[in-house]
Order: sequence, then C-alpha cells, then structure tokens
Amino acid sequence: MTGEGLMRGLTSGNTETSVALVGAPNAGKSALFKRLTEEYVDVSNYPGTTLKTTSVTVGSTELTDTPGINGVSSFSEEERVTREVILDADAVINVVDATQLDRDLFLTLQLLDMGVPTVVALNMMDEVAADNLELDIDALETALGVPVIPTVAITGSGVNELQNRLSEASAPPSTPIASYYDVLPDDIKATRAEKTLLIEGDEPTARRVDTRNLVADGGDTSPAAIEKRETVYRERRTRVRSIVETVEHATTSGGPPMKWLENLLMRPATGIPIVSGLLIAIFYFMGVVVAQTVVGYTEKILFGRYYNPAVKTVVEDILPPTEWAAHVEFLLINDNLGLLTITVQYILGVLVPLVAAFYLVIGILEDAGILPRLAVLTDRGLNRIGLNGRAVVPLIVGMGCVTMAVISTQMVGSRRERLITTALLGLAIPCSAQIGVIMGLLAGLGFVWWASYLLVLLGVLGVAGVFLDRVLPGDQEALIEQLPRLRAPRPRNVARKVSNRTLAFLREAAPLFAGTAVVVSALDYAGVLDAIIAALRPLTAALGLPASFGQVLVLGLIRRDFAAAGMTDLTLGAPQTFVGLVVITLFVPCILTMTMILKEHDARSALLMWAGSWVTAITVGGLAAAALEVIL
Ligand SMILES: Nc1nc2c(ncn2[C@@H]2O[C@H](COP(=O)(O)OP(=O)(O)OP(=O)(O)O)[C@@H](O)[C@H]2O)c(=O)[nH]1
Ligand SMILES: [Mg+2]
Repeated sequence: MTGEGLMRGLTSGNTETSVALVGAPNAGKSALFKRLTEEYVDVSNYPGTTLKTTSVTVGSTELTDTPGINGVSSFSEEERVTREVILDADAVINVVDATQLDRDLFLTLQLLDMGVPTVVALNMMDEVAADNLELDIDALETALGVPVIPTVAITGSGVNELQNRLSEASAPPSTPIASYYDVLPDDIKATRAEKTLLIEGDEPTARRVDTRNLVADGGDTSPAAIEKRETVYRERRTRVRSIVETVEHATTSGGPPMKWLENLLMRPATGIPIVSGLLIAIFYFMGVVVAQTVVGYTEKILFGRYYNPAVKTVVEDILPPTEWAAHVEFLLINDNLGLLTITVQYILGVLVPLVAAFYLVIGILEDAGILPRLAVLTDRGLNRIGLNGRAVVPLIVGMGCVTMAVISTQMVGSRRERLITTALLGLAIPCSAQIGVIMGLLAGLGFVWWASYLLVLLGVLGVAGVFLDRVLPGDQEALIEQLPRLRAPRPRNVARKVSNRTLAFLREAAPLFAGTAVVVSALDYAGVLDAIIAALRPLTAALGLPASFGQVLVLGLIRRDFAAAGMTDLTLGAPQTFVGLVVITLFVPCILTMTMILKEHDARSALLMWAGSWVTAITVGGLAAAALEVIL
C-alpha cells in the first residue's frame, strides 16, 4: 500500500484518523494488519497471539492491531487493553471469522450497540466453502446495517475493497439496547458507548462516569446491574442467532476437512500415542539431528578444522611478541573461550543452528494449531509439579539442549511457571550432548545402575518441582485453551518467523555471551579456575572421588558435555562413576544456558539457580555415595 490515507474518505485535512482492528482471538486481525500496513507482526494459529497493541501510521491513518476479545467488557488484561483502543478509535474494522459467525457476531452487535463506527471484515472466507457453508453477504449487511467485506487475510483477497469502503464505517443510529438507556439518570454525561457499557456493568466506565445516582450502594456489581447485563446479553445472543439463521446455510453434509484428525487428537486413547510420537520426533530432530549432527559438523569441521586455525594464525601473525600482547592473545584465541575463536564458534556454530531449529519446530506447531492441543493432553501430569501443560515443550526440548529450552520457556505463560520450568531444566534435565556420554558410561555399568540413575533424576525433578511450587509466591495458573482448528502450516509465514526471531535473539544474546566469555577467560588467565579446583579438593574427597574430579567440575562450569567427556578420562569404579555422573548431571547449567537464564529472568533468580545446583549436586551426590557405602 502507498502513502495515501488508509481511509480515503474519512480523512479530513491533516488530522490523523485512528482505526482499530478488533475481533475474536484467532480471527485473523494480525494477518489483516500485515496486509494493510506491510508491518511485521506475529501471526499464529492459536488464540492469544497478540498480547499488546501495535500501531502503524499509513498516510494520515493510524491503524492499530489489538489482542483478541469476545466482548468489550473489562475482565481480562487483553480485554482491558482492547477496550481502551476501541473507545479512543474513530472507527474499527471488526474482523469476523466467517466460519464462526455464531461466536463472533456478539462482539459485532456490541460494537454497534455502542455506536462505534464499524466495517466488518468477514475473514476466512476460503474456509467457508470447505466447511460446507454458504453465506448470504448482502443479507448480513442488511441485518447489521454496516458494510460487510469478505476477505481472506492470508492471500490478500478483499483487502482492496476493505480499504475502499473504510470510509463507510458507521453504526445504526439506534439499536434495541436504547430502550434500556432510560434506567440511567437523565442528567448523566455519558456517550452512547459509555451508556451501553454502564448498562452492562462495566466497572472502569462506572468509575469514569459519575454514577453516584446510578446505583445506591454495592457498586456496579449490585444484583440489579448484573441482572441488566444478563438481560442485555441474552437479547444480544438471540439477535445473533436470528441473524445467523438468515445468512448461513449448510450446503452438503460433512464437516471441516481436518475434523477427524482433531477428534483423534482430543481423545486420550488416540491423542496420547500421537502426541508421544510427535514429542519423540521433536526430540529426535532437535536433540539428535540438529544438536548432534548439524552442530557436530559446524563445530568440528567448519570451526574446528577451518575457522579457528585460520583465525589463530592471523592473530599470532599480527600481534607483536611483547608481554601485553600475550595477554591479549590469550583473551582472543584461547582454546576454552577465546573471544575470536570459541566464542564465535558457540554463537554461530552452536547457538544459531539450535535456535533456528527450535523456532522452526515451534513455528510449524504454532501454524498448524497443535501447541494448545499438546498442552491440554499433558496438563494433568505437569500439574503435580506446579506447572501446566504449556511447559511440556520446554521440558522435551531440554533433553535436546537446555539453552534452547530456556528460550522456549517464553511460551509457558506466567512468570512463576517460567521460573519453575527454568529451574527444573537447569537442575535435572541433562542435555543431549551430555546424554550421549552419560548413556555410554552407564551402559558399561549395566542396567541396575542405569535405572538407579534415572530414578535419582526423576526423584530430584519431582521433589524440586513440588518444593518450588510450595515456596514460590502466587498460584498455579490454570490452563484455559481455546482450541483453534488444525491448518496446514504456511511455509512463508514459518520462514519469516524463524528468521525474525533468530535475528532478534542473536542481537540480544550474542553481546551477553561474548561479555560472559571474556570475564571467564580473564578468570582462567588469572588462575582463578585452578584455585577453584584446589578448593574443591575436600568436596571431591567427601564424595569419595579423586581430586581430578575437581577438574571435571570446573569444565562443567563452562559446558556440561565437557564435564561428561572429562568423566571418560578418569578411571573409576562403578559406584564412583555413578556418583560422578549424578553430580555432573545435577551440577550447574553451562555458561551458554546461564547467559540465557540471565537474559530471560533477573540476576537474582539466575544466581539462586546456579547456587542451588551446586548445593543439590553435592548433596544428592554425597547421599548417593553414603548410601552406596552402606549397600555395597
Ligand atoms: N485459511 C485462512 N487462514 C487465515 C486467514 N486469516 C488468518 N488466517 C490464519 O488464522 C490464524 C490466526 O491469524 P492471526 O492473524 O494471528 O489472528 P489474530 O486475530 O491476530 O489472533 P490473536 O492475536 O490471537 O487474537 C493464523 O494461522 C493465520 O494464518 C484466512 O483468511 N484464511
Ligand atoms: Mg493477532
């Protein structure tokens, strides 16, 4: 679209007109917003994608994308946000899902009752035919008394006409609700919108308009007000039903095309096997294909064989043979965390593939409408450890890569649950790099050791989950998911998301990680790491392990798989190996993960998790060593 006004007719002079896209969750508001403004916003196949408003000015029109709502009352945070935008807007584009008229027209009628100038974008028109429905658009236009424009936001069909007819935005001069206005005091100073909301018992409106005469006491939630609201709602529902009956007709029998799959997914007997299969596939793709094969290649071949040696040669050639240059050289190209070598390798060779793969999988799940279903099916089990079903993806992803999982806690919802998920991930979920080595060592010891290891981990996971659930303030958040229909993911949308999110992630994470790496390198150079190894001697002795295990732990501060690999270099008996493996699994997250925890949470939580891992690892390891002493 070009720079002329979005609403050609409504625009008067240079003053700006504000137009808001308003509609039910998942109706396609953001997809339409993208079409109208060419501005990137997230479009996903689940309700609640948009949580904040986004505004863009095109010509002299400011267009705002809003969080989805089912009505203009002020109950949830999203409803409050959208309500304010509606009250301030000169006009709204009411996005209606054409396959959900019964649900969506309630909001439409409410907007019209409020007298908000409205045009209706009748979206998802492509799915109407697939659902074996037929809509009489002229009849709908007549019934509503405002323009109704059929659209398909993802293809852009109808968008031009929508722009052309925006100037016709209007509301009928009067609607059935007007008959209730006389219950309000005569001298009340309120707009038509405010009067409507008052009758419906909207609290912020009651506070804004002087309602002292309106309700004697008991505020706006008095029984009288609630009764009015219910009457108004009931009548509006009746009007919706009668409109739907006139405009919607079924063509042939049969349901939406993916309905059978939706049914299979929601029935536990079939849903749980399908979802388990899916989770295994995700684990395999992220944990094996990407975290091991792809990253193995980028790390060992691209960086190990070509990039790092080349950079080293160049740096060594350039720097003069002086003492200060030796310091600089260490910071730049040391083999643990050199700023130009290993740090770049971690960011580009490890993080980028992991993060992009994660966003790819999530993008596909989001677009297909699978995420909310995964959450619903796993909700029960996760409730026991203070989480809800939305934590399932991070926990699975964690077995691939804990760093990636910490990022994926973004989808968990409440801060409290994100903290619990992150803490559990950091504590007791080994990442794939570790799992490989650990499984190898355990396989050598035999099944009993393997099973005991698993039991210890699950025990720690359970205890830690229950503990955090108890001590963290706040309540567990119930999972309320409206299930979107299943749709084929759109490659372009997924690709766009992957690149946008990966770049955004890199911009934030790369400097943070580089900073951490320099600090750790400096500590290493100053001999602090060696001092730590020495200081750890009493601890390793208490665990019944040789002093060289201290070295393993210090490697583990940097990367967990370094620690695991370090274990293979030690010659230990079965009980010692077992204790050592338990300790390095529960031990602190790697510095890449710590960087992410720092980015996603606050410094205090990150430090607590880090310290908590030390304590847990040593305590559980010590207990295991003591128990083995008694048993064996
Ligand atoms: N088939 C079809 N799919 C559409 C159409 N418009 C949007 N979608 C898809 O519907 C889903 C929801 O689109 P969004 O634009 O994110 O919906 P929204 O109204 O912004 O949703 P919230 O932000 O959650 O309130 C996405 O998967 C879109 O690709 C359409 O006209 N036809
Ligand atoms: Mg949206």
